[in-house]
Parts: sequence; C-alpha cells; structure tokens
Amino acid sequence: MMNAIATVSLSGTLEDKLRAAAAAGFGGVEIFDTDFLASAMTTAEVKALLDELGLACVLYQPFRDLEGMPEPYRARAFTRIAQKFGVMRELGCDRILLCSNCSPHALPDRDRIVADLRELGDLADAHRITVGYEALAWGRHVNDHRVAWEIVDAVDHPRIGILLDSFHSLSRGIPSVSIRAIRPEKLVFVQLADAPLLDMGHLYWSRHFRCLPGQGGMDLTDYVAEILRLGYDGPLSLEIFNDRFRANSAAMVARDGVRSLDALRDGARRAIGEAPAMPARAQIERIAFVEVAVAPDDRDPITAMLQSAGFACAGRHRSKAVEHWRCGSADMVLNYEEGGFAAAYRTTHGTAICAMGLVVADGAATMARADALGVARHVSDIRTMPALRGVAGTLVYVLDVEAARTIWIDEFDAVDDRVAAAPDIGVTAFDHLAATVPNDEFLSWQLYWRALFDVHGAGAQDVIDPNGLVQSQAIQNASGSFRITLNSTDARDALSARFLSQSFGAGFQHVAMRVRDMDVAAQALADHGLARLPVPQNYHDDAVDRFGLDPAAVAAMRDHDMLLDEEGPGARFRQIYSRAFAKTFFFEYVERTGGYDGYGAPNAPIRLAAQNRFRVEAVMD
Ligand SMILES: O=C(O)c1ccc(O)c(O)c1
Ligand SMILES: [Mg+2]
Repeated sequence: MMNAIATVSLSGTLEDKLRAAAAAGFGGVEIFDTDFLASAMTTAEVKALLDELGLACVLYQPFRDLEGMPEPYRARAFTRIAQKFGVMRELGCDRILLCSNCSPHALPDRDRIVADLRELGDLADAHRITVGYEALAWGRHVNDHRVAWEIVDAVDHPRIGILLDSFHSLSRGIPSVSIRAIRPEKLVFVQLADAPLLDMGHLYWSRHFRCLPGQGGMDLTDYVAEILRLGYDGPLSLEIFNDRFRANSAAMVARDGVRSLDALRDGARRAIGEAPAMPARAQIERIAFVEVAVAPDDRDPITAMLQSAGFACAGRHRSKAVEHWRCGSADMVLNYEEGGFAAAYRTTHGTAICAMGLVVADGAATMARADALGVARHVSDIRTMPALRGVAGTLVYVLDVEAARTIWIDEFDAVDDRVAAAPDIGVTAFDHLAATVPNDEFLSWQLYWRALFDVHGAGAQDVIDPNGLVQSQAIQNASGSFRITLNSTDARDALSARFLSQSFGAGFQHVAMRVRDMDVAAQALADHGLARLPVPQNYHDDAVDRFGLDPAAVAAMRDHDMLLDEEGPGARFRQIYSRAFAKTFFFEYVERTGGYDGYGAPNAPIRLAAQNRFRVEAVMD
C-alpha cells in the first residue's frame, strides 16, 4: 500500500515538489493540474524526472465542472478532458480525479449527470484511464460521498469509480461507516487530509486550513479503518491545501507527511485487528525531570532563583559537573559540563532548558516506534536512558519506570539540603511545560508528539500578547499526567518571538508545577522570597464579581499575585508565576481542583502584559 502526496501539498516549483516527495520516500505523486500548467517543463521532461526519481504519477487532478452542464460548456469540457488524457498517457498516469461540479451553470439533473459520466467512461476507456468521481464538500448539487456513490453505482461503467477525500467527508460530519456501502472495486483512490475543527465555510476551510493527519481534529483513524475493511490496497495520498505549507520547506512537510501516513496506517490497522507493523503509541506516565544547560557565569543567579522557587540541591553526579535539584516531586538537572550535548546547546542558546526526561510504560518499544517513524535518536551516554531529538534540538530522554526510580540513586551522591527546601511548597508533579516554536514548525511538532505518543491535542487557543497574537496548542495524555503546550506567532515583537530571536531557536521557556494546596504554596513561596510576576490591581478588582469571591479570598490572591480561572462549578485553576530567569525561562505554580483540565487561557494576556512590562530592563541588561 503506497504512500503518495499531491504536489499541491508542497512548496516550490513542480521540480522542487517532486524532488522533495521522492527524497522523503513517497512512492507516488498526484500531479495537480495548476502545478503542471505553471511548469516550464515539457510533459516529456516531467516524465523523465519522475522516472529518475522513481516516482509514479498515481493521479492527475483535478478536472472540474464536467457533469450536468448545458452547452456549450458540456462539449468544451469533453474536448478538454480528452486533451488531459493525452498528457496523462505521456506521464504514464492512468487515473484522473473529477470533482463534483461547482459551476453556477451546473444542472440539478441526476439522469443527465449519470449519462454524462457514462459517456466520459467510454472516452476514458479509449485511453485506458480510470476516473475517480469526488464529491467536493461545496459541490453545487453533489457534496456528499454517499450521493457520489449512488451516482457512480448508477453509472455502472468499469472506467468510472469513486474517489474518497477525508476532508470532504469528515468536514460534513458524514459517518465513516457509510464507506461500507461502496463496492470495493469501485473505490479508485483515497486522498487524506485532517483539519482543525473550525466553524467556517467548507471551501475556505479546505483551501487554507487542511493539515496532515494527526495535526488536526478529525477522526482519520476510523475513516482509514473503514477503507481498509473494504479491502482497498491502492495509494493513501495526502492532499493538503495549507497556507503554512505553501510557505514552508517542502522537505519538512514531505518528511512529516510520511510520518503522518505511517502512524495513521498503524492506527487504522490496529482498529481492524490487523497485525501492527510497529509498537503502539507510547504511554507516557509523567515528566521525570527537566534539564537546564547552565553557563558557568549563571551558576550563582540560577542557584538563587531555584532556591527562591522552593528547590534544594538533592544530589551531585558522581562523575560529571551535573547537579540534581528537587522541589517536592519535581526534579531538575543543572548541567555545567564543558563538553557534550548540554554544553553544545548552551553555546547556541545560552543558559536554557535543553532536555526533558519522560517516564514511559515501555522504553524499548518507545524507541522502536521512534525508529519506525523516522524520529532521530541522540546517542546518549547513559545506558538506562536513551534519548530522542525533540523540539528545536532539545532532547527527550526516555526512561522506564525502573530507570526513573534508580537514576537519582545510581548516578548521584545524595546531598542533604532539606533545610534549604523548608517550608514545603507541596509540589506533587510537573503540571506542564510550554515551548515556543517557529511558526513554520508549529504543526510539525504537534505531529511529532501525537504520532509517537498516546497523547491528543486539546485546548487550541489564540492568546493575546500586547504585541501580537500567539497560537497555542496543548498536547496531553488521557489522564492529564503529561501535558505540554506549543506556542507560535507571526508577530515579530510578541514575547515568544523575542524569545526565539534572543535564544536562537525554539525551546521550552515555561515550567509549571502542580501544588497540593495553593494557599499553603503561596505562603511558602513568599517565605522563600520568590520573585513573583506582579498581577495588576484591575485584574483582582474584576475577579471579585467574576468568580463571586469573598473579600478575604481576593485579598489573599492580591497578596500573592495569584490568578484564577474556572471551567464550571468547583472546577478551578489557581496560578502564581515567577519572574523569568535571564529572560529565558520561568516557573508557574498551579492548583487544579474539581477536574479543571485547561491552562488558564483567559489569564494568559494578563501574564504576557505583565512580562512585557519588564521588557525595558531586558534591553538595559
Ligand atoms: O479545492 C479544490 O478545488 C479541490 C480540488 C481537488 C480536490 O481533490 C479537492 O479535494 C479540492
Ligand atoms: Mg480531494
């Protein structure tokens, strides 16, 4: 079952697109009509390039507005498609996509549509070409694959079949089980695209917001499972109209495309009980630790910051300039080594979070799935802790439960620094880490997490920074024991964009820890002398009525620069932010009660505006 991609999904010239598809390992391409028309290559040159690259042209597409047309449009459409058949013969392509008619001239005459397609079948047969009829979600009279199937069934011509495109089906909420009605030999091609679940017109949604399976919100697994159940074994082909992809590196989109299809096929095969080709998506138990690469000059300030944040040194590495710091159940590693990965990371980015450790149910299976999906390994010198390359060159260490239990004992000499840690803040876990990524990698990192791990996208938000809009996407597991957010912006002056330019690339800049009781934590943090991010008076004045708070509760929030959000009765989120360390990372303390599942999005503009007020100092630093 071949992986294919439509040239419209990739940026550049037709030649760039074909080269990127081949380099990523696709076996076939759909040549998009406009890409071919706009190309200066002759048909023979395109064919020669396809052959050189070992690519098959598995579909020529689209052909528009043929069926149910009055004259003179009807005759023109038939003559024009015959010309396309000639081009296709030269390209070695024997399948064409016909979209359901969108023309204002199209007639709602079912018999006429059937008769036209039958006549088209005879014409196609003379060229040994098969036509796949696709119901566009915005087709004038045919906009549902169930209707397209009834028509194709009625046409009953060996050269006329149906083409399924997941976007058109799922954007209209058509149940995937309806695919079972299609006679298997009549399904001639399958196009796949995901999309975020937006409430907008189908045409605009399709042309700008499609994305790779695993980057949006549609149930592609169920869709492809129904297609496999039918016995379809033709190409699975990506057809992604996406504004970002048009501007992005074709190589990155093509590479992600293969990863996306391989992960999707794996999920669909599992859903129908077929033998999987790779281990299942890895179960993450929790974030084991966050590692910071520290420049020698930053040792004293970062030590002071960690102490004020409730951390205490718990161990020193037996052979390396590495320290283990702990705050309740949150572990951090400070890496001062002069060689190796952390040092290299620090040279580029300055003192920064360079890695995270994840506790997974099965470390070996996680690494095998990463290999199968083309996720690069990093050669780690810690035997019990293999590593994968992650967001912006940070590392993701993969720990078994056993490795997570023994690592601090096996590798570190304990330091008894409990006095420095008192009073206890009551940190029970890392709640989430937030990364900033370049705009063109925003979808790529979502796919990375969702293809490799058993996590899902939740809580997409547009967050208001004083200097521009920031898109934020949470990725979390079902239990909520693993959460990250990915943030990106086009706005050059937004905080996350300044972070990208100051630290030379993406990374994690925000570490949130969950506390047992925020009242206790707030007092303990005040006792430790945490430098908090100040919250303005206006916010608390409004919170009184917004949340129906009593004066004492608001006074406590004011005293501790605390923020509050509520999802429903009792489902509350309380937050305190620290100031940033050297403009590179900061801490957040959160308390979740009553099943609150979000990230305090309504408070993000308050936080960003507060951080922005320290910007003048940043320039003077
Ligand atoms: O947006 C379109 O016009 C268009 C063209 C061809 C397709 O296969 C499709 O799904 C959409
Ligand atoms: Mg399509």
